[in-house]
Amino acid sequence: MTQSPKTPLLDKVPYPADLRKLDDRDLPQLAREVRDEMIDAVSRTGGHLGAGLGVVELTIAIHSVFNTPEDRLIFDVGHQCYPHKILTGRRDRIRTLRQEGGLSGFTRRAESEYDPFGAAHSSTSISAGLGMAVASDLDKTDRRVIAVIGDGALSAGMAYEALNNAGALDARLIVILNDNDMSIAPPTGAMSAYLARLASGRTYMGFRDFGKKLTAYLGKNVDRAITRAVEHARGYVTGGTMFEEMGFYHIGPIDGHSFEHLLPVLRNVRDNANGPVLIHVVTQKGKGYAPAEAAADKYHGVNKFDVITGAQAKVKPNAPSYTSVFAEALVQEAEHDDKIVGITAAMPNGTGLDKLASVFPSRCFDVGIAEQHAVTFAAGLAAEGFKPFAALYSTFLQRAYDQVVHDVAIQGLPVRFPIDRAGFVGADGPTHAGSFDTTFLATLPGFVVMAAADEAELKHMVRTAAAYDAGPISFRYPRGEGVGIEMPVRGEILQIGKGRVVKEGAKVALLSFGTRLADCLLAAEDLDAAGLSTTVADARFAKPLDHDLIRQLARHHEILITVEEGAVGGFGSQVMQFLAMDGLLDNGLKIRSLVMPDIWVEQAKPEVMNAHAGLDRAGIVSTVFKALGRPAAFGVGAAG
Ligand SMILES: Cc1ncc(C[n+]2csc(CCOP(=O)(O)OP(=O)(O)O)c2C)c(N)n1
Ligand SMILES: CC(=O)[C@@H](O)[C@H](O)COP(=O)(O)O
Ligand SMILES: [Mg+2]
Repeated sequence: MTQSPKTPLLDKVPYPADLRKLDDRDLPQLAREVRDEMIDAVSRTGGHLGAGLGVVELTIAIHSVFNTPEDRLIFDVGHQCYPHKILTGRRDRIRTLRQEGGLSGFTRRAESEYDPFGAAHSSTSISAGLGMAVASDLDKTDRRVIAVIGDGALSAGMAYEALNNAGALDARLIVILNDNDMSIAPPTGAMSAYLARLASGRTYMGFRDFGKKLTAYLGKNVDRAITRAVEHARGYVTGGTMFEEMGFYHIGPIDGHSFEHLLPVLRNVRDNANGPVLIHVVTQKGKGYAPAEAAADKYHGVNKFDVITGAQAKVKPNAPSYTSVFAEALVQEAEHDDKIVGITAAMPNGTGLDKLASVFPSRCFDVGIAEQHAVTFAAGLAAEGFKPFAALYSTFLQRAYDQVVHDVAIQGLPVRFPIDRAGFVGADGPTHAGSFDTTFLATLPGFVVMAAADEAELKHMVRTAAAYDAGPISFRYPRGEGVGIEMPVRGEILQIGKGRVVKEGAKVALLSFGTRLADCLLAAEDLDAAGLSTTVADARFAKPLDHDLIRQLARHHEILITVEEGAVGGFGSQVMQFLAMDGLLDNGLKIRSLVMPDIWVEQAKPEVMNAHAGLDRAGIVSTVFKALGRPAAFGVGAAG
């Protein structure tokens, strides 16, 4: 499909209010057109495809039955929200998805009144929805709140905290479980097995007898106490579902692609539910697009692709990805040490631990979307003498911070934290940027905090972490490919707390933590050419800091600049604090700290994609000239 698809019906329904005027019999055609539009758009932008394809009918049915945006619709994770965006006044911008100034790839409050809650990290929808449902009750409105959560997202503890509270509050909350039996990878855990039994064991209710059953339960004139007693008794006889035991009325499973199932159920719930309801819909991830349906990952996340063949644009890497370097190095170390085990939270492919699992299946654990559990599970393994590598994306590690502090750091347990997607991540935007890990780890007593400057350094850090048993240790590395540096056969064990000088100079010192080292070396060329002899050093450690190296740089240079892909409070702050405490600021040393700009932590601002936003060659050079009070015009070719 080279030109935009023909969508005569979709053209007439830019907003849900228009959609609600359609006859039910028009909805299957609308679904076909929404699918075509989404496939065409994502083929041009890349992004998340499979999940959205699986909820086209569900999204249409919800907007058809409920009075959105007055009724609140929350999508969990939000990666499946493209049909929702197409149907809520954003179709004209859908081809700006995940680009600077364009639509977010997830739901976002700042973007639309139809996005009552921002997402991107999973398993938040029921909690947020419950908050809104209680608000609606307190405000005495008859507003409905619908939370759509996937089976993968239901593996996170936060979802149970919310279900537990919702059942107790007897809140008017509608949870729609979108069960496609997929996470990013096939789902793991007992919950997914349970859902599979529910989806297979309980035959799809014919909506007729279901309608009778539902009205009997939900009918306004029926005393809920009696009904609940009856239901409870039925539960003893036929075994209520887990959700019913938690106080929800559990409806389903129903076919999430059938308007004959969806519409009467949603209308009945809309008109009669006065307590928490969970509607279990069964869908297919990638539905309606053969290449996605056939793919193992159901085209969860795709590059730009050819609509006809489904072939994705090959992004030809110049160097191995950091993820693959980590994975291969970990397998190599695991071959030398059978105490090494790997743990992922539903991201086996994204973290590269699928490689460890293929070689050592009994030593690799996918715990589901459960980062908090992953960290404390690793702590338990470490307590018994194993060497757990809990591989988590920086942004998702945020969810497990108390487990890092309370279960790992305070106990000094030697858990290893490979932190992938550290720093800028590009199109996923601020919700996925690895901004804070250095800040929240380098403040912890006893933690060793490293950052790889390139892929060779990453290999050294895997070896170093494997050998380090004195306490917790982390090493961060970015999304994407390395710099193509020559690789050692095996990593070396680094001396803990020691950095390295990579280039000697005399006036300006650039102290890099992580992969900005390459840009520091390029900036040094420009600065040398401008007569500003520049030293470049790789800190390697944010904790423990290399005090000797910092003293040497502070005493023998006029300017010291720290550079990192992280937020304020990280490496640069650690260095500043040391300089101040050591009295090294007294001799007029000019200090600058280059960090990720706040844009990455303020969801309200348009997302700046794929930019290093001042942490590049040009940004470093201009920072030096500003510090010297020299106008940039004197700057040499500071092109990136
Ligand atoms: C806290 C957190 N951990 C991991 C992820 C990465 N992630 C995004 S979508 C996804 C799978 C979600 O599965 P499910 O909820 O079933 O949705 P589906 O893609 O099947 O529609 C994961 C693990 C995330 N967004 N948030
Ligand atoms: C929606 C979600 O959270 C994941 O799909 C994430 O977008 C994956 O990120 P990477 O593409 O960096 O693996
Ligand atoms: Mg799923």
